[in-house]
Amino acid sequence: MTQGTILIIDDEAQLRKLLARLLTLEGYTVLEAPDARSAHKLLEKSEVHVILSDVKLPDANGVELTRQLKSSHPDTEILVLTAYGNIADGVQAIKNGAFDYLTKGDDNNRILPLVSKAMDKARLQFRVRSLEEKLGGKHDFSQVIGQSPRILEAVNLARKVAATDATVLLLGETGSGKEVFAQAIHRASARSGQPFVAVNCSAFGKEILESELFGHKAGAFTGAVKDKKGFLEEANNGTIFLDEIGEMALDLQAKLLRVLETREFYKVGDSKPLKVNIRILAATNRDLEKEAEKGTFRADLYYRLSAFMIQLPALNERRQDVPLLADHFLAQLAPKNAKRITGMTAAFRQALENHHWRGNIRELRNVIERAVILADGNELDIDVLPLEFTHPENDGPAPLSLADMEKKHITRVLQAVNGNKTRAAEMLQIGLTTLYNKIKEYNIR
Ligand SMILES: Nc1ncnc2c1ncn2[C@@H]1O[C@H](COP(=O)(O)OP(=O)(O)OP(=O)(O)O)[C@@H](O)[C@H]1O
Repeated sequence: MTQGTILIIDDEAQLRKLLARLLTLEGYTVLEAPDARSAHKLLEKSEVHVILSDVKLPDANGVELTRQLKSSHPDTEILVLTAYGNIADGVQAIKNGAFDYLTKGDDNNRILPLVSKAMDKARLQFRVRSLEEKLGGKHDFSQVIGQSPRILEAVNLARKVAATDATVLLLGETGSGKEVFAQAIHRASARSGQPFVAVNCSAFGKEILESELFGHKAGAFTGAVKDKKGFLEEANNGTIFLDEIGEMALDLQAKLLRVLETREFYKVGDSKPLKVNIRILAATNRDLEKEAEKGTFRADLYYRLSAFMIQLPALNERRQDVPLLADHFLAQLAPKNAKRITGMTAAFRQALENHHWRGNIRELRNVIERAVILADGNELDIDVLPLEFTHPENDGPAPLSLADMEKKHITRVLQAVNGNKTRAAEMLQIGLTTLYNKIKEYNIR
């Protein structure tokens, strides 16, 4: 295995060759360039860890070149070769970002350890970068599955606005991927290394939402024993995602408008305003424009939020993405549920394509997960689909009564979850009491 790649930039062929031979013997991969122009070309094509550059080049000054290269290739380390006795060049090169400098004519005892140190540092930097990209990749736009023109258009808009600090309002039905988009926008923005805080505005009562968002001072209300940071403060320097913003009470909307305008707010029970540096993303599945006309949502807040809107298509409007998404979820959920399932039958695919997806991608994901749990073989077939997916009217009279089918289905689900009734009720999307009643009614054991 190579010890890393080194690029030598020097117009003196003899010296270049000598250094190249020395470094090749040490196990490095060595590239050579006689001038800055050819060095740039090589850097476009290859990943270079360390550069050894002469100061006097035919088309550039190595000290100046260091500054340029460090800004275009921050992870690459540069060693500058100065003429004998010219310390000033070396010092300036370090100021410009060089790892160190060598004097032409230095012996191998100085060159090799220095190259090795620069190499260790550069390789570590390359490794950190690649891990960061892998981690970041979990959330960036590559995770937005879909090839339909409608979703590609939404991704395109989101990518463009991600680079700015603009407030974005994501519109779309429940389960259409608004949170997935919000995370992707954050990851693709300059704030990606900072917090992403998601708040579901419908999950809290009015007073609680206010103190969760803005935080409170100790003693602000009964039970407020200590000062508490709110979500806005937690998101400082990063992004806050306000999901289901249409559910927010009108007087809280007024306070939020102030945050949008000034990035300032008051903690509950505090008289000093707090300033934050945050980007605000919001989402709703309601028609806020209509609500603003009716007065159930503040018009001024709506205008602020709607400066940049992205409409996410419902799954029914992009049916061509159903097979892609189904394959994606199968690949993700089969290993998660310790199942070896390699595909789905044509009938299963057809049933997915014919279905009306009210719950959008979330519903599709749930259907695949349920199918994966119930499947016995290594292919998903229609017997593991919920009842509404099968069309008995097209296949002649159903062999079983509806009650028999229900009994059979509940029994199967209970088996699949080893009798865990809470989990079974979740999968069947019925209440626990209803499940107990049905177990009694059908005498399921
Ligand atoms: N384009 C996509 N590719 C892959 N998975 C997706 C995509 N969009 C959504 N999902 C998945 O679908 C589910 C629902 O997505 P998400 O929570 O983003 O929807 P939402 O619109 O925010 O829903 P709600 O309105 O209920 O908050 C999640 O499991 C998410 O990972």
